Amino acid sequence: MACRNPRSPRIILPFLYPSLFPPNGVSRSSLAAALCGVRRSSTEASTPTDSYDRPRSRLNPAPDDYSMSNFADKARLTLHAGAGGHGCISFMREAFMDDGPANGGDGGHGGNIYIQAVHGETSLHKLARRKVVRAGKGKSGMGSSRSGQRGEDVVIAVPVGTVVRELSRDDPEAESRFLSKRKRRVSRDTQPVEEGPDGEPVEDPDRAKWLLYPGMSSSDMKRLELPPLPHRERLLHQPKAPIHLDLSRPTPRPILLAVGGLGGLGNPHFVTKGTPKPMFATRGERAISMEIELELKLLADVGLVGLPNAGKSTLLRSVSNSRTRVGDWAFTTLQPNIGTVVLDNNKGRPLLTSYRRVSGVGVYGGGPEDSFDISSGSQQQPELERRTRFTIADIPGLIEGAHLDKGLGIAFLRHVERAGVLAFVLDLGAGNAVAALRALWTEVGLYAQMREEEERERKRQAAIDWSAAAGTDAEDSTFWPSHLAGEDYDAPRVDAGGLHIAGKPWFVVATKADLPNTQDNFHELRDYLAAISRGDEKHPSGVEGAWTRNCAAIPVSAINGQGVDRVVHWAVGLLDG
Ligand SMILES: Nc1nc2c(ncn2[C@@H]2O[C@H](COP(=O)(O)OP(=O)(O)OP(=O)(O)O)[C@@H](O)[C@H]2O)c(=O)[nH]1
Ligand SMILES: [Mg+2]
Repeated sequence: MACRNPRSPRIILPFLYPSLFPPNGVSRSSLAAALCGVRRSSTEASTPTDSYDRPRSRLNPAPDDYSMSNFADKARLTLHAGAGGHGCISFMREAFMDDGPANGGDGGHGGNIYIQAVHGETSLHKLARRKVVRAGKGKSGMGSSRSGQRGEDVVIAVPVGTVVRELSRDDPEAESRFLSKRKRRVSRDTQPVEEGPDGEPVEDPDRAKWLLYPGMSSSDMKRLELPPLPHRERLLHQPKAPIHLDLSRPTPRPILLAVGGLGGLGNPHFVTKGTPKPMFATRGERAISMEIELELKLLADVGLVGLPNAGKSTLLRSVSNSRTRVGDWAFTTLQPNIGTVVLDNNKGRPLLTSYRRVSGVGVYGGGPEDSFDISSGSQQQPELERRTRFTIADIPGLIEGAHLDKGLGIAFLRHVERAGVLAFVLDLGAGNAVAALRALWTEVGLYAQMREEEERERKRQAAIDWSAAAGTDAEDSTFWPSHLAGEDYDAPRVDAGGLHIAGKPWFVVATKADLPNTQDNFHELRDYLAAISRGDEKHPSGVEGAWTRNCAAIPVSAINGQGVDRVVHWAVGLLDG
């Protein structure tokens, strides 16, 4: 179709190729010249500069020189495990044998849904878009004793650091098990009730689980005496509700979330002396559906916290190979970034020697934590492990009132919540640094209290035992290794009053120290921190018992890469404890 608006290509092109359309009145005829200019300028010796006439470099990049990826740290998923296939009602038919024995195959089992935390996944955006995850249904059994195919399992791959919470669950089989148990109990105690209050016959919950031969007349169907349903255990135990997992380490094996339904039994299973030709088989089990919430809390050793435009991303660039976006305006960073500081690339002398404490056995053994002591011949857990790198998380800036959802709010603090050390980045050229530090700690303290409040509520909800009423008592509550059970591993201590964050070691990076007249600001900040360490001043969050052992301020000029080595040394010192 012809283009209706002949001008449209001129409107669209600048968005696609901005470099071909220099701003303000550059004519088309000068396009070739502009192109040549672009090419020439790349070879010219003059270095580009920013609006302050500072040369562009890796630490002072143009705002469009960054890597941007899709990112989501929350996702809600509806999971449907696979239903089991039905058993088959079939009889052998051969030449000279028109009425052979039963030979219906069993239905295939439904597929299970698993979750696995893997390295390489960094975001939940794909799952957030997917919304529904379905495992394969089991195929029904067929004649000639052919069983139905098993439904396909699904493994949901999530980044390490994901917390999984179950919001709701629908388990039709558990419900009907509960109903038939109650019916049996009632009919044992009293006369069986054949009719309901409105005269309708009471539906036997077990009856619905049978599949009858379609060629039977309705009167035969009514008269048919069905045997008791065979008791069958699911192949895997369905984890007890509500599921709460903290996948803060890679899981070598997928973890079961929803188990698929059992396949139905074919009619040969019901052959007895009295019923040599059973005209019935069992249906496949209906599958579990559940709604889960995934929340990604990035795992980093050090978390950067600062006001917008303080220089956090420039600092991250200066100490790591990160290509996070830098720009001279607030909220340049809109999503968390992780940078890795390499201390030892095993190519020479390490930047510094550091050891990290190893906290016991690897998740399933075989992890880097495990070692074998040759001298003694026994397996031992080493106390310390050589640290060759550590990670730093850069999050969007916080502003005063962030807890009231001002700016980008405080939700991004969840990505530094688990960091071992917090680094507060303060811009020495942007007003009183002590006031900025107090404002930041206030927001962090409020966030910590909010999280603890949430946790208290979650614990209260979890204490209500819905499963007893639903008859799921057979389900296994000790399904996961204890470290994966979210309550024990991740959750802040509910009575801590903000201490789960304020109790972390922290220090201040006083950046933009290259700007003129920043010394006084820095000295005031240093004196304030010294007073906190001495105990003359309270911790800026106001939390009792917060970490105040050795509060330091390190002056740096991240844009020039000056003083950043001290930041690395100090951070490692705090990480080593
Ligand atoms: N003079 C000077 N400028 C710096 C320094 N560090 C960063 N800047 C500049 O400060 C501005 C903001 O830097 P960013 O690193 O984007 O700041 P940010 O804290 O990540 O900002 P948000 O992502 O918006 O929160 C940029 O123009 C940087 O070039 C420094 O040490 N000295
Ligand atoms: Mg930034």
